[in-house]
Amino acid sequence: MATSGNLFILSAPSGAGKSSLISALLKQASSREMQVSVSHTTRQPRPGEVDGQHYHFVSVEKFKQQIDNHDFYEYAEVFGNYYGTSEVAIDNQLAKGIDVFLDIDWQGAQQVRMKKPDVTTIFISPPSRQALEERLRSRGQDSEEVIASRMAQAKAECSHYQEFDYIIVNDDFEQALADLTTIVNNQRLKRSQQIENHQLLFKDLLAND
Ligand SMILES: Nc1nc2c(ncn2[C@@H]2O[C@H](COP(=O)(O)OP(=O)(O)O)[C@@H](O)[C@H]2O)c(=O)[nH]1
Ligand SMILES: Nc1ncnc2c1ncn2[C@@H]1O[C@H](COP(=O)(O)OP(=O)(O)O)[C@@H](O)[C@H]1O
Repeated sequence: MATSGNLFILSAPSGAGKSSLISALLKQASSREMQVSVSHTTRQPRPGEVDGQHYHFVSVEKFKQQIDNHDFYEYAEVFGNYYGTSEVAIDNQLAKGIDVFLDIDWQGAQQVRMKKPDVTTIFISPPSRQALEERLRSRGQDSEEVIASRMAQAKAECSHYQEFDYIIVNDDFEQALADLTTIVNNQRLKRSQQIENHQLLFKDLLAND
């Protein structure tokens, strides 16, 4: 059996640059190596968002049915909408040896840690409050009222930073991407992840003369 893929969680206050970092990371690799998990959500799609690609957009009724069916690895309410990660989808990807990235909030991260203690968790931080606010504004996606509520929510998300294995401060984007790549490579180089790959090598090295 192939070595199972690694599971990574990236959490951050909205606007810190989590989606940009994951998408840049995935661009460097093939989908046989890394994939981002597509969550289910009850929020409305934004212009340009594609069902099944950015999210699986479902009704509240359907989401509640999925909770009852135990379909979710984790789920949480964020900004008044439900978000959840499909258990079957994740397990299938990991079983194929694919590294899977979950872009989820701190509540989801807590639930996954309980189920899968070997998950690698990464907190993406903005370089300052002011930078975060500017990024939210520059994205041109939210009204001033929504930005104010996201800033309040950001404080709640940031208050959990100590629960994460790694912290990346996304100031210079290329540096943050390099840091993320280092964490992913570090995980892949662990002995437990390499046993299958190097069986023959160590058989050879340990052979009797
Ligand atoms: N717990 C949990 N959180 C999720 C999931 N999918 C997305 N989120 C989080 O929900 C929050 C809102 O996401 P979104 O509606 O895409 O808005 P964004 O803040 O602009 O990225 C972000 O903090 C995401 O990390 C999920 O499946 N589970
Ligand atoms: N290091 C950075 N410096 C400046 N702007 C950035 C940086 N990283 C991301 N951004 C910009 O900040 C905005 C929010 O990024 P996004 O990836 O959508 O955040 P999130 O997924 O965390 O909500 C986007 O307009 C993005 O281009």
